[in-house]
Amino acid sequence: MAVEAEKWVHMVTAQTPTNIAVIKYWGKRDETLILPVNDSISVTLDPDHLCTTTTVAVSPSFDRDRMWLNGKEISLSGGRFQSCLREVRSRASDVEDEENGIKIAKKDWEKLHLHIASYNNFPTAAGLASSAAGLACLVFSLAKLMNVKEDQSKLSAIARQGSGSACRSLYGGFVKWIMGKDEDGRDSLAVQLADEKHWDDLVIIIAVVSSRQKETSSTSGMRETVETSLLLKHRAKEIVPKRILKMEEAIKNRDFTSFAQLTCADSNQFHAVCLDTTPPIFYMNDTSHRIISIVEKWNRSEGTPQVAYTFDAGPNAVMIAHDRKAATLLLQRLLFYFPPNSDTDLNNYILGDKSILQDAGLEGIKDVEGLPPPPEIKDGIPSQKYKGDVSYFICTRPGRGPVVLSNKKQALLNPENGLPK
Ligand SMILES: Nc1ncnc2c1ncn2[C@@H]1O[C@H](COP(=O)(O)OP(=O)(O)OP(=O)(O)O)[C@@H](O)[C@H]1O
Ligand SMILES: C[C@@](O)(CCOP(=O)(O)OP(=O)(O)O)CC(=O)O
Repeated sequence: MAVEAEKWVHMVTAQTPTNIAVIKYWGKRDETLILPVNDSISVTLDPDHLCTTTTVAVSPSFDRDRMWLNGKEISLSGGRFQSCLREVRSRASDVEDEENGIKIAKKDWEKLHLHIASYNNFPTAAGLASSAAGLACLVFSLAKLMNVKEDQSKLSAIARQGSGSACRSLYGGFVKWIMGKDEDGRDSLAVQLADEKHWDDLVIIIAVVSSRQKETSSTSGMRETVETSLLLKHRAKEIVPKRILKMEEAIKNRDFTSFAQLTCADSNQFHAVCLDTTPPIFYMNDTSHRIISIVEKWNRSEGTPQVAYTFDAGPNAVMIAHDRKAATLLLQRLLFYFPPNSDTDLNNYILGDKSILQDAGLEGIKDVEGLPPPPEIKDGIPSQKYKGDVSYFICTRPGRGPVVLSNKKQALLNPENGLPK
């Protein structure tokens, strides 16, 4: 079929989750291929609450590759986008859409141009792993559009070239990014350790401390760490390999005590490595430090950890609670210390799975104002509150991997002309 003569638009829409590392990736041994200095492990977050949706379209009427992110056209000329497009294109197969009478031969993919529209349902570039969900969704949706036959792990090695942490968003549940040994990076890919149903008691609460764009991107921050930190060398060689084994065991056995200890220790070491960089990098702020103290104090008073915390390259706290009961008690504590501004509706302050509010007996601001101080606060020490220091909370859980959205209404591009709706 002479595709040039036709005016059809063929498209695929997919949805991909973000992930939060519990053993962190920080540092590359190869900047272009994005090969890390250590393995990492993450939990995939429920896409119902945090996800990227991407529509990719192909048509003989498109004269160049174009992309729109959150409604604004962005350039696709960057090396990372180009690597992902090139790698997926080189694996394309014949496509036949019988319903619409469209046939695309393998060789046609080199000449055909693409339109891509993507939307994140959470803040972009604010330390909530938008690049992870975004690049994973780009690779996954393109692979579906181009009928790429390779498995999810091979796709993860392509997504890795878009952003390292993106390779872990190709799977749901608990995921390991194996650093690999090969110089060409073919063995640096993600594997699923367990799916999201394996440990479905876990509840995740994210405190969005600031949704402003951060000062030091992960990419440049980790480059500076690799160049200047001796602590990173020790971490990558001596600490992480042992922690990875222990974390795999903790996940396999649903051993929350071990999971929480490893998660908190690894987050703290990642931020220590940032401090060990010249000049030092500060991603956490006073609110982040306060959240760590609140969780540490509560965990200590209970004797066993109830909640794990972890922070990426920004001040937002990701807290993983043992179960719903622990999540309810955590939310009560968080709202006691960080109540919303008086004019904020509680419904806009707690996003995602709001049912935890009911469990915590919190229907409105009045209930928040009436929360008693947590019992672990020592008598006689007045407890300070930090109204307005948290922008909002997101309640979520471990979630599934990427999916194709077959409902055409969810497409972000117009099926007639391939332009954003
Ligand atoms: N949906 C998307 N599709 C394609 N690219 C995206 C998408 N969302 C974000 N990106 C890319 O990722 C960049 C933001 O990445 P950055 O690492 O700065 O922030 P982040 O991923 O939100 O935070 P972090 O990785 O530190 O958790 C954007 O500027 C854009 O290039
Ligand atoms: C702190 C982290 O979130 C770092 C993520 O770094 P990126 O994957 O955003 O960096 P690039 O590979 O340069 O795109 C830890 C983690 O997700 O493992």
